[in-house]
Amino acid sequence: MASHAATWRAGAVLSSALAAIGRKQMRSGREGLPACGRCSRPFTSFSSLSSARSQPLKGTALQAAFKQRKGGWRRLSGAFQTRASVADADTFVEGEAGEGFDLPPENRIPVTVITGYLGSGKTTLLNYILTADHGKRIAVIENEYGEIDIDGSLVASKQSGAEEIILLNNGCMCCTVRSDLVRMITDLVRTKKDKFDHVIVETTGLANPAPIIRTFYLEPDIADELYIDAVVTLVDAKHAERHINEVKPDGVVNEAVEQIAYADRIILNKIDLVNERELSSVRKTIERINSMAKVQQAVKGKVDLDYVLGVGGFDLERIEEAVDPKFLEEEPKSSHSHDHDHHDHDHEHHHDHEHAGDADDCTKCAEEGHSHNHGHHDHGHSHDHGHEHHDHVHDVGITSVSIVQDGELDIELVNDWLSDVLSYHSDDIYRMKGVLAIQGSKERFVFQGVHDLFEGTPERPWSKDEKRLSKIVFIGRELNEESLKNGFKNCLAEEKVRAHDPYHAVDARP
Ligand SMILES: Nc1nc2c(ncn2[C@@H]2O[C@H](COP(=O)(O)OP(=O)(O)OP(=O)(O)O)[C@@H](O)[C@H]2O)c(=O)[nH]1
Repeated sequence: MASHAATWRAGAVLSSALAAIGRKQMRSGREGLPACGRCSRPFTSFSSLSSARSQPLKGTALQAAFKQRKGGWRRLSGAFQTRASVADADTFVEGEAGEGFDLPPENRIPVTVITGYLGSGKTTLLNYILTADHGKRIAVIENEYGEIDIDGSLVASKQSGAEEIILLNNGCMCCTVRSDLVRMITDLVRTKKDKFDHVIVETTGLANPAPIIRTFYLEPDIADELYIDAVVTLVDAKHAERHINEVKPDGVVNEAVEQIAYADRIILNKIDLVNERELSSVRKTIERINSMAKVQQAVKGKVDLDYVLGVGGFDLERIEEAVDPKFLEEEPKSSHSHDHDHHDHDHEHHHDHEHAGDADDCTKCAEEGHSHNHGHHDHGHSHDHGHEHHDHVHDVGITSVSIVQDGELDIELVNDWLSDVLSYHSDDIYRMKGVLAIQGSKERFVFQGVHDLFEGTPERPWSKDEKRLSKIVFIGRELNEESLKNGFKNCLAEEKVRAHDPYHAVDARP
């Protein structure tokens, strides 16, 4: 058995993949990119990818490899059987087909990203974690959006002995202060790495987690030192549906939906404020958006610490559950639109501390003279909302598609297919996770993707009596379930005769 980890080094292959993305970007301009709910600026741009071209790009390694159609297959074979990572030379150490590898030990520090809509209970959870008995030395990065005072819970966290608390309070982490985030994390690691063994990042309630997640994958200095252990999303059982159902202008993201879509773990919080019917409704809404994430109900964020710390990034168990055929039968996981019953309801919204939200906090918006109210609420007040009973069809947009495929897959066909899907639709595919049965491989291959970032590794050998099933889940915007299912099915090894041109056969869009 080979003991080395394969290292695939970025060269022409990577450049060509990036060039392809660049062409696509030039075609589409900046339209269609997720944008800040406040200043409407796209979060991601091709320049951020292309500027990383010469840098180690962990996530895009496999995607780039997918693009290497000529002679790339052998490399891919290696990549599929080894941990794929990219460095900055032009060599590839190929794995031996069908053999397992000792993966290098994970020396990086795990990061938990806590996200959730305004007031959903993020700080409450953070405080709960910091005061709990977990034996971890935690550094906290707290993004208070332009607030002068810090949550009372942070005072508690200081008392609890959080190793380091870094505040980013001059803008939103997902847009205006992302460079600050990078700098602060880099400094933290450089100066105090031996003082903590876990990092928790708390985002603002209006943060889109995507750019924050990308930061951990794309910034070489960070990706070498830290990895995302889990994205934990707090959902306010009482108010979440209202935010989720909010119709946004074109090109403006619905943060409440995005936060759920990116979650590995969801805490359905404040269940003390809802009845059974409301609880069941919000659970269904969550599952429609993200069928992969585990959901645990809570009051004041109190969940098992194992549920939020030490998750390990991949959550295979949940993938398996999410794509369980029986589970699939219960409820369609992909619907482009669905009916909501809105009922009369009044609610009270109480918070016990004050925030001084201000439109000027969004530096870019302020710079450009926008005047708007971006939803920062005054805590300490209560207000009632009355909603008339009405039915409407509302397109949540972000849904999940889960596919189970019996039989073994041909790696080349999978490569071609995923390459196409990601090349053309990575903006719309927020999350992708899967377990694949590859023909000729003794091991299950597991992977996950975040837009165009892709990571994969062999996991464990298939046991003798285990059925060779492949499972894949996509979460994204306007996914074409039928097309994805057909595309995946066409990757079966038995599909030896390609009755179509695989490069153009799959369209993930309607
Ligand atoms: N009733 C009830 N209140 C809760 C629960 N969890 C948190 N709260 C309260 O909800 C309010 C908001 O909680 P925070 O933890 O500040 O929420 P946050 O997500 O950090 O809020 P932002 O600062 O707006 O982003 C506080 O008053 C909490 O005490 C819960 O499970 N039930």
